[in-house]
Amino acid sequence: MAKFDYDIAVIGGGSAGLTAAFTANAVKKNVVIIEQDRLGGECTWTGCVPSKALLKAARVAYQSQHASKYGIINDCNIDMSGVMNYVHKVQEEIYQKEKPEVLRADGIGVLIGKAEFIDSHTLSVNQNKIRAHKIVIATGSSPAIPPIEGIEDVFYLTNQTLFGLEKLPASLIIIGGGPIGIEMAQALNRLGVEIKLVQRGERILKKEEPALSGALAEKLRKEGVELLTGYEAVKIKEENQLILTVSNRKMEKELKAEKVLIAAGRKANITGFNLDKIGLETGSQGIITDSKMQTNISNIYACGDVVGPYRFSHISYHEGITATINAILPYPVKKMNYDNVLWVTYTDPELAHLGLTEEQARDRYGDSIKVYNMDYSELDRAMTDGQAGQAKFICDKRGKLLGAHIFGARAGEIIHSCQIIKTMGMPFKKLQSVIHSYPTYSELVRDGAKLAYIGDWQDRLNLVNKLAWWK
Ligand SMILES: Cc1cc2nc3c(=O)[nH]c(=O)nc-3n(C[C@H](O)[C@H](O)[C@H](O)COP(=O)(O)OP(=O)(O)OC[C@H]3O[C@@H](n4cnc5c(N)ncnc54)[C@H](O)[C@@H]3O)c2cc1C
Ligand SMILES: NC(=O)c1ccc[n+]([C@@H]2O[C@H](COP(=O)([O-])OP(=O)(O)OC[C@H]3O[C@@H](n4cnc5c(N)ncnc54)[C@H](O)[C@@H]3O)[C@@H](O)[C@H]2O)c1
Repeated sequence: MAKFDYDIAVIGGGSAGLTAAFTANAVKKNVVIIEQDRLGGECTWTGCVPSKALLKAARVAYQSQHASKYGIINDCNIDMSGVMNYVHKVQEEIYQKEKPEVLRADGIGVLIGKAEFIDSHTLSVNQNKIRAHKIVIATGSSPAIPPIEGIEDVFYLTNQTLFGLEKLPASLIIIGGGPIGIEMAQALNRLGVEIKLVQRGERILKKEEPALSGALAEKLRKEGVELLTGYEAVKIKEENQLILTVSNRKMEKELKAEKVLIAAGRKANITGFNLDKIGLETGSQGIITDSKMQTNISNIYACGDVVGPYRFSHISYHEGITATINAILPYPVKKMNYDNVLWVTYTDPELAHLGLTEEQARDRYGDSIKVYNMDYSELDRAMTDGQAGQAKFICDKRGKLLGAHIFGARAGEIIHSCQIIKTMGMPFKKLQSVIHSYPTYSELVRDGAKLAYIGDWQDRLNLVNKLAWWK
């Protein structure tokens, strides 16, 4: 009998686990993926996919309601069950590519059941023991529930229950001004729900450039979202409707709504499957790994939300590849590099974030950094479409991009030319010589690069002038 049933066992069938299983299978390893619920994980069922589909429906409603700006007159009626049908149809379409039958046909073993460690090579699944040479943990994260007095006694929504609603409430309080809270505030408000959003910090989306998250806050307020920044949710009770007490330390307020959505951060899924029994190290973010995604137990790797701190599907994907390649090699060598992490908040318009903010860049590099600001009003395409927006590009003293931040139409797409130039380590100004089609939003990045190019020439001329004076 072979010593192991599988070369690799992957625990968790979300973005990270699926990538790990596909990667191992592509290099002909005998791999099994174990999922306690449905393959696809959070992204397909309770995260990216339903939230983006809901945002799309909300955008159609908003454009329809504001079509008179373009001379189009119509009646806009929102059929909420139709909207939810659309969301669920998209989820099913995406699931077609990740169903157990599809993976099995490809040669990947699939077990539906909860995996628990017996020892560092052995798992129990549905009372059966399976042994694997290497194990990749990709068990994801769950919504963190803040310590709000009375929260155990009321029904509240999280991302795990929101997309299962057939009917939307008339009013909703959202706790948390991070990406989940903000995306859902805009989507649901546009679909007719009265939204109050409570954010503990002084501003929403606290990781973003303040001017850009400020512009998004202004847009949301204009659309009718009530944003209460600087307030913490502290107490909740139910009296026909939900009554939430929020406090800014000086005063308290009561907010009332039909439902409450908690979007107050995440906690890694590290309990209930015997990590402590095998001595696997965990910390406040989740499972502790080195840069090769290897844990303190050498045959066990981890990836995705269970590791943190960047909890995104695209990061799960790259970590999943890194963990699996290292698990396959005799010695792990491939490192995960977080220098070029980027993300997009998919509001309308989008807010895209790459690398350092101006404040972070100044803290790290002092006043040698160069900052180039652009406005969508300089783009003919933004004019034809009636779109506003702004961008900031931050370079080091040699002209290499340290950060790019764009708030405006298609920001999530056009940020990728910044990402390519940054990842390739090329000076930002190089982009100004790349031919861009007219009229496109991408011209914004080219024109930002032109500012860097001109700035560079000015520096050289200043130097020449200085030298000439000295002579
Ligand atoms: C509302 C929302 C919107 C989001 N939007 C975006 C977005 O637009 N873009 C983006 O990049 N990211 C987005 N994210 C984040 C993204 O969804 C996650 O980063 C990503 O899904 C994490 O993938 P994962 O594989 O690590 O974990 P998960 O997808 O959570 O997968 C873990 C899987 O492991 C299973 N599991 C857990 N324990 C066990 C066990 N013991 N045995 C067997 N199975 C187990 C779970 O059932 C689950 O299916 C969003 C998140 C939310 C909540
Ligand atoms: N577009 C995207 O890529 C996207 C979209 C949604 C989610 N995500 C991922 O999911 C993760 C989780 O998102 P999130 O929005 O839940 O978390 P988050 O941690 O980014 O934001 C939660 C916010 O809630 C606030 N908060 C916590 N307790 C509070 C209280 N009692 N009262 C008031 N405010 C309180 C926190 O200060 C914080 O700003 C994100 O970090 C991201 O990785 C990504």
